[in-house]
Order: sequence, then C-alpha cells, then structure tokens
Amino acid sequence: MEQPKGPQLQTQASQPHVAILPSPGMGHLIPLVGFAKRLVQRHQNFTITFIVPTDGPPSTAQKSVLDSLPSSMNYTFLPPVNLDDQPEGTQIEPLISLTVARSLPSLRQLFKSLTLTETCANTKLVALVVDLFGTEAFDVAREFNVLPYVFFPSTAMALSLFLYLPKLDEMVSCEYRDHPELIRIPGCIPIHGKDLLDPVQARKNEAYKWVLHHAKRYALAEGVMVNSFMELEPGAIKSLQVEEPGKPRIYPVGPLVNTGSTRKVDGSGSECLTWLDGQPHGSVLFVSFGSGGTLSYDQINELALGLEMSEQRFLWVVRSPNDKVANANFFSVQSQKDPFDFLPKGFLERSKGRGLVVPSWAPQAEVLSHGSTGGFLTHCGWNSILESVVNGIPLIVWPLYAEQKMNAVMLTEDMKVALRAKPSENGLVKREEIAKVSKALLEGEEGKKLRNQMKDLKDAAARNLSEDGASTKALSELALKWNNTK
Ligand SMILES: O=c1ccn([C@@H]2O[C@H](COP(=O)(O)OP(=O)(O)O[C@H]3O[C@H](CO)[C@@H](O)[C@H](O)[C@H]3O)[C@@H](O)[C@H]2O)c(=O)[nH]1
Repeated sequence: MEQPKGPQLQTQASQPHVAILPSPGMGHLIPLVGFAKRLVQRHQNFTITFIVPTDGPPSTAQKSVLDSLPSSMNYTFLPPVNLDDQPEGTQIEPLISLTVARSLPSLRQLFKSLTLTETCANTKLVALVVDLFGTEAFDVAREFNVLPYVFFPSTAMALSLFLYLPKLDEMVSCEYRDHPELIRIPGCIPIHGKDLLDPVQARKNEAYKWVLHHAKRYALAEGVMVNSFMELEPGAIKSLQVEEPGKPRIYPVGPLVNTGSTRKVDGSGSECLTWLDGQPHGSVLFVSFGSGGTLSYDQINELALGLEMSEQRFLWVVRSPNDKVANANFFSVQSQKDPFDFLPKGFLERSKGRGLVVPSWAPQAEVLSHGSTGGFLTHCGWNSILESVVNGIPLIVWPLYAEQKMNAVMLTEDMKVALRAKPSENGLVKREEIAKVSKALLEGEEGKKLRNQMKDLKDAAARNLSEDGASTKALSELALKWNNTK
C-alpha cells in the first residue's frame, strides 16, 4: 500500500491529526476538501490525511482536486477493491458502500502504520471523518480509539430524513411513493413520498437496505457536520439541534464550497472563462448537471433547441447521452463518446457567439463567480446549489437522481430561489418549457424576485463564515473538542 503523499507529518509536539475518508463520487470529495481546507485555515495546528477508497485507478478529476491540496494535507489511495461480483445495473449506493466496506482491511493496515509513525512524530490521530456512505469505517476508528464523525455533504433536510428513516421504516409499510399522506420529516416542508431520495424508492432494493443501514449507524457517530446554515434551512437545523438520546451532536458548518480552480481537468477550462469575459454582466445561463449527470438523446436535443428558442446567452456543459440512467458518469466524469456528435444538426453554428458548449467538465466554481453569469440551470446537487448561493445566482431546477428531487422542492417551494423546468407527461422537458423558464429567469420580473431572495441568502452565507459567524463557531467547537482529545 502507498504511504501518504505530500509533506511528511510534522514533528511539532502533539498535533491533532484528522483522517478523512471520502466515498466514491466528486460530489463527496469536493465538499470534504472544502471542510479540510477551512479547518486548517482556522486551526493551523491540525494535520489532515485523505484516505481514498477506490475500485480502480484514480480519475483525473479526483487527482486534480487532491493534487491541489495545501501542504498541510496528505493523501493516499487505498488499494482498489474488486466489485466484479456485482450484477450489471447495480445502483450507485451499494457500489459506493461496498467500495468502503471492502477497503476496511487496508484501512486497518494504514491506521496501524499511521499510529506507529505518530508515536515518533508527536501527532495523534484524533478523528476519522467519513461522508454519508462511509459509516462502515467507524469500526476501524473505534478499534484505534479514534472518534468517528460524519460529514454530511447534502442538506439538513436530507440529514433529518436519514436520522428519521429508521422510525419511518417502522411506521410505513407500503412504498413511500404510495403513501397517501405527505411525509413529515422533522423540521422540514412536508414532501410527497415520490420526491424522497432515489434509493428509498424501492424498499426491497439493496440501495434502500444500505441507506437504512447507514442511517441507523449515524447514532454511533460522535458528531455530524452538515454543509448548511441556519438562514438557509432554519426548520431542519433547529430540529436537528434538539438533543435526544441516540442522536449525534450536529454541527452546521456550511456553506463550504469549492473555491480552488477546477480547470485543466480535460483542458477545457480557460476557454469558457475567456468567453464569459466577453459577455454582458449577468446575462449568461450556465447549464450543467453536476459531476455525473447525463440526459437521454431526446432530452439533449430538446434542451439544445430550447436554449436556442430562449434567445438567451448560455454556457452548457454537455455529456454524451445515456438513455438508461441519469447518473451514468458518477464514477467517471468524462464522456466516453464525443458529446458534440449528439447535438442537433447546425446547432453549434447557429448558436455561435450567443452560446458556448463545452464537453464533460467546466470550472464551475469560477463560472458561477464570474460577473457575466446570471442564472444556473442545475440538476440540484447540493454543492452546485451552495456554489450558487455564495454567488447569489438564481436557479432553474432540473433534478435527476439521488436527493435532487427533495432539493428541488425545497428550492422552489420553501426557499423560493428557483424556477422549475417541468417535464411533460412523457417525462421529457420540452423545448418550449426550457425557453420559457430561461427567459423568465434572466429577463422577467419573477427572475428579479428570485435574484433578490438569493442575494439575502448570499449575505447570510457570508455572515455565517465571518469571524464570529455561527458556522465558524460550530467549527471552532469541533476543533476544540479534537484538540482536547489529544
Ligand atoms: O463540469 C463540472 C461539473 C461539476 N463540477 C463540480 O463538481 C461538484 C458537483 O457536486 P454536486 O453539484 O453536489 O453534484 P454531484 O456530483 O452530482 O453530487 C452528488 O453529491 C451531492 C452531495 O451529497 C448530492 O447533493 C448530489 O445529489 C449527488 O449527485 C461541484 O463542486 C461542481 O462545482 C465542476 O467543477 N465542473
């Protein structure tokens, strides 16, 4: 097994050392890096090691994020596990969870060698931080007297559902989507069962079993850090903070977003920023479906024609289509085929100047903070939403998978910062609908209201991260606890 890369562990007296284990998926790695950066920026005595479980060679996207870590952080990849026994079409949640579960022997070995090195280096491994699907690693942490924590990279609403799920599972006997009443997740807007996260939609599936398993194990964590803040989700956060037996302590530490450059993953980064430089202020609709989202061939066609029909400026990150699943690129963000081959005939020529299409990946954080960007059509991944919030960019929601439908309900009905691109009866979002919402967001009165509402959230986000902001204080409380654990 590889030893952690980066600087050698420091030899100053008794530095607290935190191990961070991101489960597969850029949407998990990126916010955990955000969390680690913020921790060492505010509390310089901490050392961090990222321990990355995989099922194959690391992706370029993963490597570019890990290679840009500051010098106080190390990383190491665990030996890839074998998932060949999983039938084709296995959902992502079992694959993610099994990647972690099958990495436990090598994690144990690494912990052994880390603790040995630390005796000489005067550092002490005080905490293991996993994300929502990493609870299998708690056992290894406890064996080594290391405190286990969850960093929850999604909403306080989804976290509230996770903590409530064991109870809900006992109370409801049918599929949640067939439940006649709205589901009342503590502190949250009541929601239809069909809008709950994907893996709970079929309770006999492995995906549901894994989610329930992790949800039950959250009670074993010393604490859960959630990437959100009070003004964004007041109801859910207040309810999460009510102390109850068996409920871990909750630390709202958000919004922690990707601030570093994500260019050069496939070399296409700088081009779109230069293009944005030439566009009028607040005029461009950014269109992107996160790190792994894919659309069907027909939907790509409809989206292209809708953008054209809207007569708005746009910057679209396009991937080659997948007609079967919406998360085809979850484990590898790069399209396998040239996505431009699937665009309608003449589209690129006709939209030249007004629109730019980039394949697979764009430096999203930089695009969203660019003055020319005025709106974001998003699949509702939570990192994308937070990146919009910190830049005050209003949204068009187009949820695809995972907890994205829940996020869409919250953004449109509760926070009121988004319009929804509504699918027609056959499930396709039609070009007329795309044109209508794009126009309304960038030009209409409704768009203005949403922009103002987003501006309030942007200000609240900045307050939370300020010197005496609530998220800063929550992080300091955690750091104090870890410092005292030495
Ligand atoms: O072209 C791209 C596409 C994505 N990103 C970055 O990749 C991250 C994507 O994260 P997110 O928007 O959360 O989407 P997913 O990768 O789909 O995230 C998964 O993880 C999230 C956190 O748990 C969930 O909210 C999502 O539903 C789930 O799909 C963000 O930081 C983006 O800035 C880029 O830099 N360039």
